[in-house]
Amino acid sequence: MVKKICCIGAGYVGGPTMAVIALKCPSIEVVVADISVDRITAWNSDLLPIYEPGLEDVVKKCRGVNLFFSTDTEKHISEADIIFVSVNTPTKTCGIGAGKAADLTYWESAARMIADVAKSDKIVVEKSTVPVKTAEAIEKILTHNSKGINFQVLSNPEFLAEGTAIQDLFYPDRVLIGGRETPGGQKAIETLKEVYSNWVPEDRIITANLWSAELSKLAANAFLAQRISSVNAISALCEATGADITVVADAVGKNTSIGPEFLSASVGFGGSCFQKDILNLVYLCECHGLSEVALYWKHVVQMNDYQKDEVCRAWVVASMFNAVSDKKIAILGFAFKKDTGDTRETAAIDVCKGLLREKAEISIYDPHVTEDQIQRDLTMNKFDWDHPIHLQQMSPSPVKQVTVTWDAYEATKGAHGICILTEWDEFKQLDYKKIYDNMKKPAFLFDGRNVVDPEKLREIGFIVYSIGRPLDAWLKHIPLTEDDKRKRVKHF
Ligand SMILES: NC(=O)c1ccc[n+]([C@@H]2O[C@H](COP(=O)([O-])OP(=O)(O)OC[C@H]3O[C@@H](n4cnc5c(N)ncnc54)[C@H](O)[C@@H]3O)[C@@H](O)[C@H]2O)c1
Ligand SMILES: O=c1ccn([C@@H]2O[C@H](COP(=O)(O)OP(=O)(O)O[C@H]3O[C@H](CO)[C@@H](O)[C@H](O)[C@H]3O)[C@@H](O)[C@H]2O)c(=O)[nH]1
Repeated sequence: MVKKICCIGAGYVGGPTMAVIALKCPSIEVVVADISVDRITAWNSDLLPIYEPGLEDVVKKCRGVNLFFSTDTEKHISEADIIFVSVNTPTKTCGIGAGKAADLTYWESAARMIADVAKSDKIVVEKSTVPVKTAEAIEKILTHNSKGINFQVLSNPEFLAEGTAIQDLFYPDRVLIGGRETPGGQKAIETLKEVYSNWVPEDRIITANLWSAELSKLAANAFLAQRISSVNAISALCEATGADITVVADAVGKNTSIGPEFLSASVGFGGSCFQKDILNLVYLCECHGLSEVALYWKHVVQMNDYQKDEVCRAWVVASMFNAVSDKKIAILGFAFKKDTGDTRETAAIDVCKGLLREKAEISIYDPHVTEDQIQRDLTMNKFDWDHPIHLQQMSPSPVKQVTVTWDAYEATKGAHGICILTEWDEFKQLDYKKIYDNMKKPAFLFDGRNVVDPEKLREIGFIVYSIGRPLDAWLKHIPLTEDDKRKRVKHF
């Protein structure tokens, strides 16, 4: 009988996942522990550290009853029967595998702490996304320090998506549990299965060996990201030919073997997972001598870089006479997708950095992202965002050309152009006539998410670029600069 669960890592996964386990398993005490004092203080306050629809309700129901947030990781590890590890697994920034391999520093330190403080048998669950065979390394750390304690390592990757995390956790497509094919491993699988059985139908709980479970997570993300790069690749061809990506994607997705999900062309996928996990997969393939396979997956990321860096910036800059220096460009949406305040690896960072290189003045509005976060994102080095917050640079000197407002009308006032970079529902409802009247002319609108009706905006007077849709007459004849041509070639 599981009495107590401890989760190391109170982030986007650890927090919501444990809150839902606490809600669905009232007889289990659930403690989420973290090294970041600020994060734990926020989890214990009225202003939770992450914005996620439905999360506050769940936390309020359980917090202080059977759900607790604590910085005393050691105490709760020693008392728990099951320990989930949901810490950062960023892309390495230096040394062997830099820019591709997963940095397992935080995972290893969590495993060492478990080995140090455990006084009874434990089930240790990989919740973080990790390279295949990580469980073997973790087992070695645990058993070499174990003092005769029996540790069982399970892989239980998380498939939730931000913005829909609570629904995804309530009604998962599947729960995957991998373990050793030994009596001890199978018993551990059964124990964790019992926890999920409190609310997940039996046929949705899949059991596997450790390596299949670890690889399934990387593979699932690679497949999802590949669909987005595929639809974005087709969107470029739509623009070149006069086809409409929304019609093409709808027609393609009607094939039941393909399905309609993940076929929205965009300014590029962002988020903390896709790029990191594909690079991780690429590195694994390279380590196993599978260079063609590595190259195949690498192109998914390259296509995404092309979409972020080239399409939007090339369209924005080129259509505005190739000169945006000192022009005000309004950015609507900075989060990597709607219904989250998360900006990790958001396409908006690349687009803004591209515009800043061109010396544009940028005015940003996002309903859930703070000025401090935006300023840090625009000054951070690649991959630094994925380390625990207390290890990140806290007060960089702000980028002077950037202003952040809490109002879309303020952000767009006096602007030459607008870029919609996140598909927030409220952007569909804005009074675009009022916005147009307050902008410099000609007024440009670049819709990187296909959220507005281009024809209605053209009637108002905007010059509109919508990803993958028939081009505005203004945009049809923009010649590519030699520099842009070279950059396009560089990508492929
Ligand atoms: N964000 C998602 O949607 C998502 C979904 C599925 C899987 N994942 C994976 O889950 C893992 C965690 O992702 P996240 O988005 O929750 O990250 P996160 O940065 O939001 O949270 C990780 C937390 O771990 C804490 N931490 C790091 N080392 C620690 C230690 N030694 N002891 C205690 N706390 C420690 C950090 O302070 C941080 O609060 C990653 O491997 C990620 O790839 C993320
Ligand atoms: O058709 C689409 C769908 C998504 N996106 C973009 O792709 C990114 C990722 O979106 P999404 O997958 O919805 O959010 P994540 O929270 O990153 O979730 C992904 O990454 C998680 C972390 O591993 C996995 O658990 C989830 O299953 C997987 O969907 C975002 O920038 C989206 O805007 C598109 O551009 N077009």
